[in-house]
Amino acid sequence: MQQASAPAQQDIAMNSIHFPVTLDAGPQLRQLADQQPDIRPPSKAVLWPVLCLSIAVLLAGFLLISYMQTERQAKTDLHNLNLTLESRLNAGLLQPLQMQLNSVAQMLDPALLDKSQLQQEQLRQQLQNLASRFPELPPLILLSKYGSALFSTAAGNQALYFSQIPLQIQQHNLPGLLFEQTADNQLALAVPVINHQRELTGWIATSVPLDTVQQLFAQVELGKAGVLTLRRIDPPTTVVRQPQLPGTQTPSYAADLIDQQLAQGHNEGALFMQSRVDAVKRLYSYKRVGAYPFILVTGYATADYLAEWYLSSALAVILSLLICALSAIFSRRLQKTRHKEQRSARELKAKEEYIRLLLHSVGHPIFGLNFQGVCTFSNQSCVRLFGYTADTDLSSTALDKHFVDPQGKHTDLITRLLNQVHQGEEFYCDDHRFIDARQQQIQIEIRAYPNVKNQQLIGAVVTLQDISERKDQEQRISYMAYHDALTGLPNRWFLKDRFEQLMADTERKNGHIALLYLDLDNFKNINDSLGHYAGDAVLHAVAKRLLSFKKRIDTVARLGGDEYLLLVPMAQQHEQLTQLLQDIITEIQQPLQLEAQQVAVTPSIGVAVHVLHGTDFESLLKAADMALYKAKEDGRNTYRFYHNTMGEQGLRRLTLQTELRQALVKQQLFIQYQPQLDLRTGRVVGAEALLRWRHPTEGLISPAEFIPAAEANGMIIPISNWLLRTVCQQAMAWRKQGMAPLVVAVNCSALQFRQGDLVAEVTQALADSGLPAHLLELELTESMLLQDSERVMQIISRLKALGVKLSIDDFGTGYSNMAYLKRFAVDKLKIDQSFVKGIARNADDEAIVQSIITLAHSFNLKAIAEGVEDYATADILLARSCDEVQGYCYAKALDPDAFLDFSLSNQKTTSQVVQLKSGQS
Ligand SMILES: Nc1nc2c(ncn2[C@@H]2O[C@H](COP(=O)(O)O[C@H]3[C@@H](O)[C@H](n4cnc5c(=O)[nH]c(N)nc54)O[C@@H]3COP(=O)(O)O)[C@@H](O)[C@H]2O)c(=O)[nH]1
Repeated sequence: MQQASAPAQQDIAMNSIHFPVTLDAGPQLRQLADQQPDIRPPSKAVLWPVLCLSIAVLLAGFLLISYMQTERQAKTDLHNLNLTLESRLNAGLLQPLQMQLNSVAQMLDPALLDKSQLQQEQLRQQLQNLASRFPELPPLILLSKYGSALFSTAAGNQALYFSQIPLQIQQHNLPGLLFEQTADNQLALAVPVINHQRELTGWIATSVPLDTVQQLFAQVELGKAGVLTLRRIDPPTTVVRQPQLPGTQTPSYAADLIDQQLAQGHNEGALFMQSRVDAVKRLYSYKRVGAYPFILVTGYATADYLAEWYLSSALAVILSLLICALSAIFSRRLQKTRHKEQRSARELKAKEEYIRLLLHSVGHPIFGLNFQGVCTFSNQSCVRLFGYTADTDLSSTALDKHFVDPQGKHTDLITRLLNQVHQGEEFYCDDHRFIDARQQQIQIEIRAYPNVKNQQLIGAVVTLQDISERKDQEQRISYMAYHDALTGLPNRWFLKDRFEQLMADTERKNGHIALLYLDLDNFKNINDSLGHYAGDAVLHAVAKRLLSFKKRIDTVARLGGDEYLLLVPMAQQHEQLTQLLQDIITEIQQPLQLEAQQVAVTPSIGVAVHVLHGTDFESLLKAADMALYKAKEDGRNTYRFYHNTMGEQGLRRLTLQTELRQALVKQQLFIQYQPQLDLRTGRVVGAEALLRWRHPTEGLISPAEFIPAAEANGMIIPISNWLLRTVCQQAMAWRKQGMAPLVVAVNCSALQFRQGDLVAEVTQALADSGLPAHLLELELTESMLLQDSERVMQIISRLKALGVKLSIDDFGTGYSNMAYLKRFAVDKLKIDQSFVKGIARNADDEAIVQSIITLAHSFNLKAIAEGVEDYATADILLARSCDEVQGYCYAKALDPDAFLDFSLSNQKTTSQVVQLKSGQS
């Protein structure tokens, strides 16, 4: 595997989040954060207003400049127009006229105009001649010195009046050119005729129509509201105006700004003014026409010459606004995008930080690999697991050396892992060991996932988990699942597996397998009397003894409690198997030394043989169980082979258990009462309640048969509770029917002590019936008192506190531990009928009965003998000071009514006997 030099940084994609991480991811993350879109200061946000302001300033500047240009252009245009028009009027009209008139005046003989010698015909002739020499000239008019018309070259005499002539005559200077505007819209000119003595002798005049000027002006384009005026300076009058004013008058007016300028010697110029004629605001340009008393005034209405400027300005403003709006939108979008980018950057940073934290806070070691097998990143747990210092760079470490197989051999695990991930598959392995840098070995689980970045497989993300503890646990669990915790022997499931293995084998060899079901006889008594610790020691010892047969037994298993299963392959003969069974019994029944105590246990064994008694494990086990039952039935400490009839017995037990559930509901259970009598008086002092089951098809079933079944399926608890309540109510009913108070005894089941709430049930039954507590007696067995002494002690104390009586049933059959007689303060010992029955014939039984009576009396208890079947026995018991008796000799168990009759008649008889006895005495 190639070991590359440490990559500065590699990308890792985890759950589609890509980020660069190395051994110490911090610097890379910081670097990454720096590479993120810069988060600009808020000044960027005002970019567009600045832009807009700039546009506004530029626009204003542009508009101002273009305004000034427009204005300048207008002025220039007006000025040029003035120049052109002035040239046309001056050089084109007035100057030629003046010159030609002057020529005529000079050529005219002034002597002819001398008044004294006025020679009219000659003058006319001369004037005609002169006029013909100047054909361009309009008709000429010769005026006298004082302005009166003398001759005209036009047809008919024409009169022209020059208002200034009188003024000229008064002046001593030689007069000059005169102008007069005529009523028929003519401009008349007059030049003086001077004689040789430099005296004024007359005037040569002509006139030109002003319409020509008007037409000239009309050709000039000055916009909608432009104006063109030819004005006379002195007096200030309008000569020609384009457009023409309504009417024909040529208004004279007071000097305006232009006249003021002229007065100041400015013969041309431009200025803004509001027209006094039409109130339009215009840019006016004026120019004096040569040296003549005329000025040309041209005016552009500002609205006209600025129209284009207005339009372009409006367009420019609209354009600017558009640009501003667009830039605002653009800027807003830009800002939004920037915000988004900033938020994304922040989120990215947060995610990276989160992932970094996650990566490092994950308990499991995680690292990345590229396809060269080089570690691209790792978390702190990983570095710790490898046993390196926190700053170790795993990218330069050969990882393969850390992985070995269960045998300690180095493997190509990393290569296999990468190959699988390269296929896009996940990799899993939990059978490898991991060796850290300190050579410590642990069992690991390794998982690898494809690391995808930008839809490209770039390597693997690998997780490691220390599973040493889990594997140990699994082994422990597996061991526990197949072994018995107490003895360490295989359990039922182990045995089953083993049986199936053996079965295949023996079938091939045409052999058999025997399944031995072993149960210790009366083991419960050991547990109850000596305690669980002793019970466990016995179970251990039995296991050990069974294992001593391991050469002859394939497997010894413990099923639970005091039950063992043994598998015996039967290549051997039947005799050998029976010998083995006998040997096991002999071995087990050897006395066991438990600390200071010696105990003896005996086994009962049921045997079933494959395939004779079952083809599979379960059916074989069932058969062995039935055989065991039979061995128990046949007196214990023996073995029995399964027989077909056993199946029927087992089935009956099962049927009983099932039907018992319905028996209580269907009222098939009932109670009989057996009288208990005071032996000395013969008086009925009590009754033992005995349960009966009238089966719908089978008739009466003995409690000796169904009570164990009821205990086996737990039905004994509801049945006992029902019985307790019924008995209490019955006792009260009897009292109402005239029966003297007596004690009713009820048998208690061990299960009531263990699982039920006996005290509560008794309390309730007494409360419901009203029976005084001292008239109820609970019959307990020795084994009950030996169970869990603390708990039993509590129950007994609470029962005693209620006031109920307690007796110990079947006394003498158990361990007859005298300590509990003292501890539990019972009231009565009930001598087991097995001793009572033999009392007349068997000295041992008589001795036992006597000891029990003596024991009872020494503890201040009463003794009652049960199973008294004849008077001889009763006599012996009386002689032995037994207090009470119960048995067929007096009465069997009776129905409630029969018991009432028996009791009432007994009351009567005994009271007579008492009376008799008292009479005798
Ligand atoms: N937990 C409970 N156990 C109960 C209850 N009812 C009965 N039992 C137990 O069932 C066993 C069999 O009882 P049963 O068939 O009723 O036999 C009792 C008597 O009928 C019988 N007895 C009485 N006198 C004589 C006699 O002179 N000879 C003779 N052969 N038998 C006689 O003895 C049984 C009473 O035994 P004990 O309880 O030990 O006093 C039996 O173990 C019952 O205890 C129940 O409600 N709950």
